[in-house]
Amino acid sequence: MSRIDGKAVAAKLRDEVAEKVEHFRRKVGRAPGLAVVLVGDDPASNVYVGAKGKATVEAGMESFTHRLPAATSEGELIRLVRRLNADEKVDGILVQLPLPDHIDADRVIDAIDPKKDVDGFHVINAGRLSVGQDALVPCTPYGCLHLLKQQLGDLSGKHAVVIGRSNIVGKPMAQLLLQENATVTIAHSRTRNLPELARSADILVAAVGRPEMVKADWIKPGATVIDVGINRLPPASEGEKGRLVGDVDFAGAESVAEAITPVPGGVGPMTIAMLLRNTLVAAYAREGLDAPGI
Ligand SMILES: Nc1nc(=O)c2c([nH]1)NC[C@@H]1CN(c3ccc(C(=O)N[C@@H](CCC(=O)O)C(=O)O)cc3)C=[N+]21
Repeated sequence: MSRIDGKAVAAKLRDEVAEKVEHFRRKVGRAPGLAVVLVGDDPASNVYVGAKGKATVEAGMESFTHRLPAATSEGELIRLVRRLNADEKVDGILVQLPLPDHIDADRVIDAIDPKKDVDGFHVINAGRLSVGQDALVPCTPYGCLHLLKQQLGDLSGKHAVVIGRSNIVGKPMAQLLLQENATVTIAHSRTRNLPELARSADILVAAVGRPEMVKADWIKPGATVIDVGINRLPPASEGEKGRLVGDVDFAGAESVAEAITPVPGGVGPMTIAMLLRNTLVAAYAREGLDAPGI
């Protein structure tokens, strides 16, 4: 029935981050810094990296972008990560995924200082999140949680079904929902009777990367639906860009759900806002300041 305006919520969060950045600058005498590393020249990745750099500067932070050739070795990449770990001006490090096949992403993530791991992908942060300690939390699921809390308030006792079990979205999403006292089911490609299971959800999070897989009749009337998928369909005609769609058939789902995030304009902008928030939090912690409270 209603669209959740991720773009507007993200804009508000970015304003709050910008205010705290000002406070940090006055107190510490420098801006928080975010380093983004991109290996190879995938056009979609290039767009995201550009968007991150722009948002970082708009929030008053310093942006360091490292574009490396596709042939960069794992060792070279890890050496760069170590340099960024040691760089006093860098509070956050993001290595854009996916990496080329000849690089083991786990080894690269292991090399990132957990205090600078603003993606929240390091095992230390994943472990801290799962046992309920202070952690840097992955941006996409954290953004989804922010939207859910602002839509629903208290999540306790609600049945949340997360479709997708990735380390980047599904698993941390489930941990966050559990922390909010939701009853959490994680579904995936081997799950039986997925439509029926999905229909039992008060909160349905789709994070599978399959265009428009979740249909209207998978949704319980009145449910809240968070669509994490960003899939580009093949272009309708030559020379055009394909349409962006989520993992949910939005047109069908919109009339059944109480509230649903659109694609674009839903979860995507929240991911970037949370990246800025995590960079701010990492900067405060590195300087021994109390948490900024956002
Ligand atoms: N280490 C790492 N961390 C990431 O967070 C990460 C990554 N690697 N690799 C790639 C994905 C993708 N990602 C997006 C962020 C924002 C939008 C976003 O803002 N999308 C807009 C539309 C963008 C468009 O029009 O193409 C929207 O949904 O409204 C999308 C995708 C972060 N990623």
